[in-house]
Amino acid sequence: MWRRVASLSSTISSSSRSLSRNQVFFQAAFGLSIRESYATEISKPGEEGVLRPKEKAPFITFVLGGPGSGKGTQCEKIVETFGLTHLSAGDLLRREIAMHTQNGAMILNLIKDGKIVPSEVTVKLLQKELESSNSSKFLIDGFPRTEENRVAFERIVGADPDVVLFFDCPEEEMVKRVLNRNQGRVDDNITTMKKRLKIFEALNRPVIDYYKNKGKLYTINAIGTVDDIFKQVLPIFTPFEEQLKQSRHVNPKSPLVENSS
Ligand SMILES: Nc1ncnc2c1ncn2[C@@H]1O[C@H](COP(=O)(O)OP(=O)(O)O)[C@@H](O)[C@H]1O
Ligand SMILES: Nc1ccn([C@@H]2O[C@H](COP(=O)(O)OP(=O)(O)O)[C@@H](O)[C@H]2O)c(=O)n1
Ligand SMILES: [Mg+2]
Repeated sequence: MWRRVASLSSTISSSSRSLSRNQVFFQAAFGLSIRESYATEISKPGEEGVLRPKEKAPFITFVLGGPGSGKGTQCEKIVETFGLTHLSAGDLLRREIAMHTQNGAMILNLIKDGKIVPSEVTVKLLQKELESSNSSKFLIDGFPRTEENRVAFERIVGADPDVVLFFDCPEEEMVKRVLNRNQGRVDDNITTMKKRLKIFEALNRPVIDYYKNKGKLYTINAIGTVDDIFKQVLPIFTPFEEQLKQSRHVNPKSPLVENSS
């Protein structure tokens, strides 16, 4: 059976005048602030136009930690085990550089210098991926790196994370890992790394504290083998297993989405 995603403009118009069109779309399909979205059954005669609750909000995990703390490595394992869709803020920014987009040169200069790209740019890239994805469960890696990142995501995307992972790793271990990373990254050198560590301490700590106070932070000791560390990650997702299994694939931009029933 197939469903057609209906326009929600009439149901959310009064409360969403200040929202962007994209935000309304995202909220409509994933129900981020209304926590439910709606679809029109077109297959039942006589019920055309009837709006019914459909999708739950997407499941979002933010992945925090200093440079080289093992975020990307652990994300790969989480994806394998729980099927979340991995969105790396750093990878999205590097893609802009590789594609020589309008912001590419500016992003390259900031990354080379270990600085943070303006939140609006990063959040828009994430928003595009979230909106066009067929998934409804996401691992957002390397984001938010600052309070400004966090607030911009809330404002533009309108969603809160369900889980925030923090890979806690001593500086000397992070330096060692980054200098051995061998991925040809412009920021994997000792000069940039020192700047990145300073920026991490100054700007990421407040974000960590924010989620700690909200009871959403899971701190992981990031020293040990990849498998040892994953052993700490696994039980964090266990309580959400049913929710993650039920998360259906839906694309808010697609006119037709498959019904799970
Ligand atoms: N537990 C670990 N022990 C040793 N090296 C690791 C571990 N986890 C990851 N690495 C290596 O450290 C480097 C940085 O890991 P990565 O996952 O890219 O970190 P991040 O995304 O936090 O910068 C990579 O070369 C990776 O293979
Ligand atoms: N939210 C983000 C994420 C990354 N970045 C930039 O991208 C660089 C690389 O980020 P990354 O997440 O790939 O780095 P790692 O922590 O994986 O080493 C950062 O040092 C910043 O310059 C950013 O500005 N804002
Ligand atoms: Mg990474």
